[in-house]
Amino acid sequence: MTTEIRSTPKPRTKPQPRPVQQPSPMPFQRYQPFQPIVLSDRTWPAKSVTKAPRWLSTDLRDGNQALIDPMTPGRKRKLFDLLVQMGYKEIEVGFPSASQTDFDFVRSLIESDAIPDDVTISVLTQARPDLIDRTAQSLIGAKRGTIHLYNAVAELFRRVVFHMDEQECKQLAKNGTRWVIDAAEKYLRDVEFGYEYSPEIFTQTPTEFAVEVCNGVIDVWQPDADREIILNLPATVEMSTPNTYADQIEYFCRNIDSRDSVCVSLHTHNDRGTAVAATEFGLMAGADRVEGCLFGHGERTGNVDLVTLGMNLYTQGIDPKIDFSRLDEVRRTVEYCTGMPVPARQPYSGDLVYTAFSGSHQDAIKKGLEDLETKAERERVGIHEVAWQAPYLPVDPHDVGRTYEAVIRVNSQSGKGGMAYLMKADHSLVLPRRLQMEFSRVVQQHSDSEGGEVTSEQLWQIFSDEYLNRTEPLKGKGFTLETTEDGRATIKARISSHGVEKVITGEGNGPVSAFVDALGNVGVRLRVLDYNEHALTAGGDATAAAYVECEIENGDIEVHWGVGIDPDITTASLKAVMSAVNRHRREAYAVAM
Ligand SMILES: CC(=O)SCCNC(=O)CCNC(=O)[C@H](O)C(C)(C)COP(=O)(O)OP(=O)(O)OC[C@H]1O[C@@H](n2cnc3c(N)ncnc32)[C@H](O)[C@@H]1OP(=O)(O)O
Ligand SMILES: CC(C)C(=O)C(=O)O
Repeated sequence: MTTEIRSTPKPRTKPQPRPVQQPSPMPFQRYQPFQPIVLSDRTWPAKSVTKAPRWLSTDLRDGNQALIDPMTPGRKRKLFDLLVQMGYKEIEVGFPSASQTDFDFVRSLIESDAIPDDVTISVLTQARPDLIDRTAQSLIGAKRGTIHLYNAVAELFRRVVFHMDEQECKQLAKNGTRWVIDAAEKYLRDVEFGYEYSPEIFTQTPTEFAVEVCNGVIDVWQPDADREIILNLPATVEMSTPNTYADQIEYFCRNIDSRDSVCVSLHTHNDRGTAVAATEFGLMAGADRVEGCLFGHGERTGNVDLVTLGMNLYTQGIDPKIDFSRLDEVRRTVEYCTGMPVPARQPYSGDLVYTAFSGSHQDAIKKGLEDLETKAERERVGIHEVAWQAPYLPVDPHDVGRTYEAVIRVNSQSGKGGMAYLMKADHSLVLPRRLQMEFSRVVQQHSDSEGGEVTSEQLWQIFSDEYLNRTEPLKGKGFTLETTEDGRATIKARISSHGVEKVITGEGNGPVSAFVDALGNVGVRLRVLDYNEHALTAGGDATAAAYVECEIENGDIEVHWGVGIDPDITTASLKAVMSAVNRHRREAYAVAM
């Protein structure tokens, strides 16, 4: 129970001035703030995402074009198969007009029947007739295929890269669309054909103009209920806070023609580190589809991470429609294919994201897992079937194919909870609370002096050295026990005390108290304060663990825990008593010889 502290007089401590940050030496004045779009009647902030969007993986295109070593055809194929297995139904497989290798890869997918009937592949091209022609040829024979055309519409790009005014730029988008239709009619009459257009650098373009260009493209493509157009709105370079992107998307959705035949698609990059937030806000603002890469591969800081987005839905109880249940396997495949490691703190998939080192986190996680166990028992279901709620763990590691092994790891920041968790999970020892506190100090001393992590094996070694392996000054050599009907026990034990063998005898109301009495024969005076025992393994040959907390008297009184492990529970408890005595400073008591 917490005692209520009544209001106290103002503390008489010395006031602390508020810290003042000093100007940085960097030339920040060279940069201009982004201009937010004016949309005062925005509705997206009050919305939430309630279902999975359509997903497109661009791992094999945007992801691949940003790799130090672009993937070999073999690696691309491995990644393609993985994406299919995970459930992606739209996969951008390359830029076939870029190189023979890219072209051949698309051909190989089609010719080897690698594309399931419900999967649409798409290919990217610039708005140039020769490139579009080649791109269309790459799709011949596919069941379903999409050509994705882009041109930059932002002022900076028009001025610096293309030397075009707004109308020329819009005309290029319309012409490009026409060239795509012509090429598709020429080569792809048997293909269930789709079209995607991206006004590149959408986020740096006045949104009204982006809408105007896209409406021009719509005029050419003439979408209807059976012939949608995908309008993909790239944050090619992320330049603003995510709410601005959402405003742009809401404005676009409200003002684009033929909205019912338009699939509004998001394509975010992570330059400011907020691609996930921007995408989620964009979905709230009305978008239908998301493009990204597994683990956020892609140009510069990467495309939005499809794993994070999908798992963010999952942890809200929404089916992402993608299978993340073997996330480590997915990660290994992607690492192999891209040659790039996934960082240890990558959301949901990094090595350390389900691991707590710090004491208070470990304590809460341990209690949370115990609470889930209790809930599961009460509901008579498995622990992985109960509604998930655990402190510090937004998702059950088991659901993404992890075990609880790595959930708690011990170092100098850890407390008793974490170490008790490992002792139970890995070594089946359920340490009583005060023993946890005592052992935690022992572990702390070790990690303070050695530094670094204490692995589960090291933890066991420290525990064994401290509690189980001490044979000085006392070592048991066997005992006989007689008990009467009323529970009185008489013990005759052979022990080695300071290397000298002795037979000691004692009586008590149980084996432990009889043994404690017998230890008086060699001058050890102790009182048992607490006793716990449990089986370590199930079945007839079960091994038992016993824990005793002893008050040991030798001038001063000291309290020590002792632990004994033995197939026989009585032997385990006597070993536990000797463990406590042996842990007591051996010179601290006189041993009667
Ligand atoms: C944001 C993105 O991720 S877009 C995708 C980017 N991906 C890639 O570029 C990978 C594949 N690309 C390539 O291999 C090459 O760029 C190719 C083969 C497509 C074209 O190569 P090249 O013909 O040598 O042209 P290069 O790449 O240097 O292109 C620049 C030219 O294309 C023009 N261009 C660039 N983008 C587009 C576009 N979307 N539509 C039309 N023209 C374009 C430029 O204005 C420039 O024209 P200029 O030579 O008259 O100044
Ligand atoms: C081609 C487009 C969609 C692109 O990759 C980007 O703008 O980032």
